[in-house]
Amino acid sequence: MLISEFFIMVNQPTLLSSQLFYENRVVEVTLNRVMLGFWKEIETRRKRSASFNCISKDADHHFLLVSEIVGARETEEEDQTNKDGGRKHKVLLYPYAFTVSYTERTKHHCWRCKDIIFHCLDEAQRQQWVQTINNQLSLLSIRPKRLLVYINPYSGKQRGKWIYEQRVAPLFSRASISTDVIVTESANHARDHLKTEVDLKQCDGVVCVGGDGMFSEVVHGLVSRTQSDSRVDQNQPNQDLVPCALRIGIIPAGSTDCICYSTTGTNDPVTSALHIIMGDSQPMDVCSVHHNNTFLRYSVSLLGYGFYGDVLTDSERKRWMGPSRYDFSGLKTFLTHQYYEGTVAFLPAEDNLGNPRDKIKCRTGCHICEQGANNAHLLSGDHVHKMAEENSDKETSGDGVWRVIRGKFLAINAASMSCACPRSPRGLSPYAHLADGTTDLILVRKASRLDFLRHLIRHTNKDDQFDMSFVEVHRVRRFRFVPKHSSVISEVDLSETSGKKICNQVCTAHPNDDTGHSNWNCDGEILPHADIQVSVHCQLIRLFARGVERGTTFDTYTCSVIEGSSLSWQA
Ligand SMILES: CCCCCCCCCCCCC/C=C/[C@@H](O)[C@H](COP(=O)(O)O)NC(C)=O
Ligand SMILES: Nc1ncnc2c1ncn2[C@@H]1O[C@H](COP(=O)(O)OP(=O)(O)O)[C@@H](O)[C@H]1O
Ligand SMILES: [Ca+2]
Repeated sequence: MLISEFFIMVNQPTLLSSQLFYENRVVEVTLNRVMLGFWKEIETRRKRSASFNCISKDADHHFLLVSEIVGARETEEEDQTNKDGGRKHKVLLYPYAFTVSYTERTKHHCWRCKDIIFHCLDEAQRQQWVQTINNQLSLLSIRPKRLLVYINPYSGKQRGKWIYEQRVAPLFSRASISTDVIVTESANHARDHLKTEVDLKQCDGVVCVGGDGMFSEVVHGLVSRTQSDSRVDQNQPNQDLVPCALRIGIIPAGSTDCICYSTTGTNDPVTSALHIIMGDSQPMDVCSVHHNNTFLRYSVSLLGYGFYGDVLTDSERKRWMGPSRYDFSGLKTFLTHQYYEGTVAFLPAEDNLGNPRDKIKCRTGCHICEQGANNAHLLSGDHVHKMAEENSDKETSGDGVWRVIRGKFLAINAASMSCACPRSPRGLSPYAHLADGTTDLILVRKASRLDFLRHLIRHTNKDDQFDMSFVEVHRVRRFRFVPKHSSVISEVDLSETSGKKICNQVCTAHPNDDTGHSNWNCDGEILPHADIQVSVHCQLIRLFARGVERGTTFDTYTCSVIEGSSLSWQA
């Protein structure tokens, strides 16, 4: 935080100010629109270590940002007991306690909910404090008040229900969030419920408790519902889709939890719950996958043919093994060492969106994602049409030149985000972006087992998995794959159709010839077709997350600024 921002913060008009008892001393506590702060020790002067992480470490002044407060509540009698004789005396003078819960950043992007207890002189003062703090929180319009929660009881190690009830629900209740909880009874229960039954106006967000498959169900439900409510046809591969109004929260309880890990930096249920409570918002790209102009599925993380498709196909038969099914099937697939022949055609992304090896990581407030949203706006149907009308003699389509690559591949992966997860902390494409409107297309050509093993191991350490002669990677907006013996891309036709250039692949089908095909792993679901067309839809959905924050915590850079200054708080 800049010192000027700190000045603005402390100079806000005061909403409430009292002398309250806190730990071993009486302090002046003040609330304004942006912070709850106290310093000016009235009685004891005792240096203490850091109390809250978003607060100065100096005993004289502490503050909590209102935006990081979870809620305030009156505290029960038993919470006030303490063994410190001197303190007990003070507690008797200030017997009415209330607790303010707030978020604290700990290691490795994990957040925790911490409590701070103040004591008041009388009941009226306590009620006034609790109400004023909670009223301020209710004015934060980005925070959800009503959530629809879907729990997959069979995700991961089958602990979704326990995780939600024990670790998440108590936090939602502290934040005065009301919930409608549905424990799913079968696959696609959540998807179909969202698609047809729910009154979306009755909630401020949807939460899924489970793995990437469960998140994918919620995405399908929400995106399809939004398109059908707006009469948009999902079967058109080049159709601009309507963004979803509701944000989605993920409470990780699955096997891979790649989407949660890549959007928060960790797979911790409490951290996710706190991001939901704070009302964070992280836009995300969604790929639509089509086969012969028929909509198949959406994908937000990995579309993998060859290695990852085969791992998934094999692991589905071993669901009983839980998350370790992926290790078992991974080893088996690696030993099989199958390669697949086919043709990939892709539309490269614009140069201003960087490239998959530029070492620019997608972090909170990412500029590449911002640029991606600008580009997407310029390329959107409406805008292109308007430009076409205004400049009918100029190049108006955003479509560039398609590239075509034929070959034998061990794997073809499209990573729309880094796909970082506990198994691969940097991810399949460490510099891919969450919301730039592109996907990183990774082509792993036929290579020796040893080379492929070296490539795979690099997903788990710091080495560059793309720095190998048989691997190439491209940042793309759209792509198509056609397996050999099924159909061939015989022509890339860049003709103008309704004001927009499209890539029209002319294919010749070879029916009933399935030999030598893998399956696509589409965010953990097996796709029935090998020949697919993929388009990235920039920022189609939003998550209750803020992306991975940069290394340092708020604490380390605020405290030094505040401690080194001689600021006083204008009450
Ligand atoms: C020999 C060493 C090999 C190590 C390779 C490690 C690479 C791990 C990269 C994992 C990439 C994850 C991308 C996310 C995929 C999920 O959508 C999907 C489904 O996850 P879910 O079961 O729903 O949690 N999981 C998998 C493994 O396909
Ligand atoms: N009640 C249920 N019974 C069986 N399958 C379900 C249920 N609810 C959701 N599913 C399906 O379970 C699959 C795996 O869920 P997911 O939450 O991703 O767990 P995991 O990470 O362990 O794979 C998803 O495809 C989802 O559609
Ligand atoms: Ca992306």
